[in-house]
Amino acid sequence: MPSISGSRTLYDKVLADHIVDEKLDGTILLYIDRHLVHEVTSPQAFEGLENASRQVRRPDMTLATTDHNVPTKSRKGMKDISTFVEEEDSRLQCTTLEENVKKFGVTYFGLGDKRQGIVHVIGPEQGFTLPGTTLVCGDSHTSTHGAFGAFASGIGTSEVEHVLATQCLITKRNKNMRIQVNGELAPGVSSKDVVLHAIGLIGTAGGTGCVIEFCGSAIRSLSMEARMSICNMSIEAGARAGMVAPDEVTFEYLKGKPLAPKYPSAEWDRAVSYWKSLQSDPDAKYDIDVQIDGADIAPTITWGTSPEDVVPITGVVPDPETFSTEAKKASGRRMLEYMGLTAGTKMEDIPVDKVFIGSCTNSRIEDLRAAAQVVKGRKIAPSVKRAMIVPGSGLVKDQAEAEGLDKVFLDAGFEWREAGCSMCLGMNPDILAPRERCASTSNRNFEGRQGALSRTHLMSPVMAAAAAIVGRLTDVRKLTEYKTSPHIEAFKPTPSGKPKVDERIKYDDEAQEQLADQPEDNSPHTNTIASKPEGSQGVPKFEVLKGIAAPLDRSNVDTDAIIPKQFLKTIKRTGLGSAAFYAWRFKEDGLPDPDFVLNQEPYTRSKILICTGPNFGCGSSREHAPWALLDFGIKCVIAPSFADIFFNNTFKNGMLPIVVESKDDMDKIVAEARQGKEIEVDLPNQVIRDGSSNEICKFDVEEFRKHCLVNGLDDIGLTMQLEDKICEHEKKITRDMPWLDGRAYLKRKGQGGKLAVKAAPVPKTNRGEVIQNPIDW
Ligand SMILES: CC(C)[C@H](C(=O)O)[C@@H](O)C(=O)O
Ligand code: SF4
Repeated sequence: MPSISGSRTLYDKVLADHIVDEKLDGTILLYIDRHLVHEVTSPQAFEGLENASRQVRRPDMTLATTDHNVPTKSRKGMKDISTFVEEEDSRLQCTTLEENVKKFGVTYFGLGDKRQGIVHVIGPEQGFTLPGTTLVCGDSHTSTHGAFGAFASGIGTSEVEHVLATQCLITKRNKNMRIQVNGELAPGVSSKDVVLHAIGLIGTAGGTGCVIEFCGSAIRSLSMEARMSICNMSIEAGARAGMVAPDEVTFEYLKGKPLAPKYPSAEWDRAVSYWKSLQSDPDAKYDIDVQIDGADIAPTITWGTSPEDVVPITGVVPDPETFSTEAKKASGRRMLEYMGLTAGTKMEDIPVDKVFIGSCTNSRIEDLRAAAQVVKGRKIAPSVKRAMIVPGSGLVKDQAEAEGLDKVFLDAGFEWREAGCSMCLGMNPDILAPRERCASTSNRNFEGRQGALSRTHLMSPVMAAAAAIVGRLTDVRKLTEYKTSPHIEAFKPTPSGKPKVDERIKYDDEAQEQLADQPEDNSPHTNTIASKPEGSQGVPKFEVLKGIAAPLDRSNVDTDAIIPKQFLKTIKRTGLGSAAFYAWRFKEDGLPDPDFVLNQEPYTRSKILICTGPNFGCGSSREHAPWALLDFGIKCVIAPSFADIFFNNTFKNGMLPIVVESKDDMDKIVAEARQGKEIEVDLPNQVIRDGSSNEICKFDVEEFRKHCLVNGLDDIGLTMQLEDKICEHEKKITRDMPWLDGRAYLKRKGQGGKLAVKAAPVPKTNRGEVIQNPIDW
């Protein structure tokens, strides 16, 4: 919470500058300056817009690319995406995005464009990501962009639609958490080690409900790319966002980026003076404060199936029998079995089958330079079946080739691929075979993440490079002598005396005009027309739900488990029920696993899911997770705690997530569920009852969310009622922060903010009935 004394954190300041409206219950309508879009989480959002005859409100603040599904094979001779992408479902998502960007006039970097790449690599690279902005994307690793001092957060597809239509997001204030890393990083220790170490300390739910500010001398000493790797994984710590206050390192990085304010110019100076004001005040208060001594961090690596399962590379596989609770012991045993590991094995004795250097965490030029330094003059171990380098964008690839890094990797036996998400989650053909073990620079080691039954160990680029050379998990310090952190070395100026990193992007008007290629439409797009009755559906109503409740004894249930990646390749919201918990519900031979609760009677008919462990729905922002549960028949999930994005996404689909913290209450609910009895969830009265309608416990729900659920409201329609306030905010941007108008690539110079104010739309229920007395909105 912002401190009472009036002192504010970096997050408080950025938030305050973007509030369009704030309700007494704390619900905030937040203006969004930057919206990144990719092919997986946008088709349903564009469809929603189309059905409701809505437009993209600010195409100039929206940037799209394809990244998750794209093949990383050579693009030589590629004609177009529809002949290049072989898998039908992947192709459909890619071509759907291409149709949508044309239809809605959104700037798009397609496969033939050097600027194509992973959304979280291209935003910063283009200067689309700027300090002090609010930035969203239908992707959980949007947290990456917080490295610039932006409030950057992943959202679900319903929220993508909301932002496309209104340029605003309905949200609430997060808590402030500070992770201070002081001192110097030891030689050979990367920023990836810093963030893995921090997640190991606070756990994957440690940052739930918080925005984490990373600060301290060790963070300050890092380059922008190294800071991005840290903020990237704040989602793995459960946080809503991660942030680093902008400083000279940030400004240097941004100079000359095509979409940043022109440098040098009066506008640049004005922007920098605003950006400098974004430091947290010295006496600002944090709800949670964590101190880490940089010198305590070793090259760090994961052993289990959650990013919190970390050990130093010098350590051994831990023994679950030493864990503090029965639940943790059980989950530890399960992880060792899944990972094919034995307690006590030295981490350095674990052989790897494949190596993946890439992903939005570690696919930037400095990552590749640092890895190449380890690889140079060596060969990958003969036992390694495949080692891949996947640059984060076409521009990173070009830069690496200009520096001869491709040759270093190819000579060593690595594959040199085209840009995309690739084996980070394997929505394209780059996947692991069952039980293959991978040294990976990505961010998630969940079960099945890199392919069904795949085994992932997360680590830094230099550690992954070392594993490729040795054929086992390896302490990189044995291969390369470091005097400092690998980042500092990778960021070192070239012999010519200039840093190499930014040379590829020079500011010139021509480059900026090229960005103006599309779209043609330069008129402001306001959504002031109320939806047609057959338009946007709103959410289904939720009042009282009575039904069978399935008990699930797991902690940290991630959305990859709720719906594995192969089922994300749909452009619809429906039909995912058969895929819910796919890897747990079905055995390798495709037959249902009789031990999984949803395969047992009466739970095949469950309307409620009770998860006894905390942090349900962690990981990816995929709204396919609630869609799959809903399609299965589950409308309510009860758990001790939830991950933020999943929690939000359920409400947007007319589902109710209920937090039951009390162990006593949870035990009573679970006891009913285990007997196969029905449970009653009464939202208007906020009560859970047993099958005979006796109260078990009460529960909390935010007023605004309850109101929308009980009435089945379309919250886009509600937000559109605030058109006047949104326009006011846009005028303020044009006046005070003109560099945010995005006119550089839309030939809309000077037009931002002159948006017509028309009558507010009429809020409607999902059945098209007019709401007579909507709560404020
Ligand atoms: C597809 C997308 C929703 C997802 C995410 O939100 O993280 C993906 O990027 C991932 O890494 O799992
Ligand atoms: S985490 Fe992986 S799949 Fe998700 S955006 Fe990053 S690179 Fe792509």
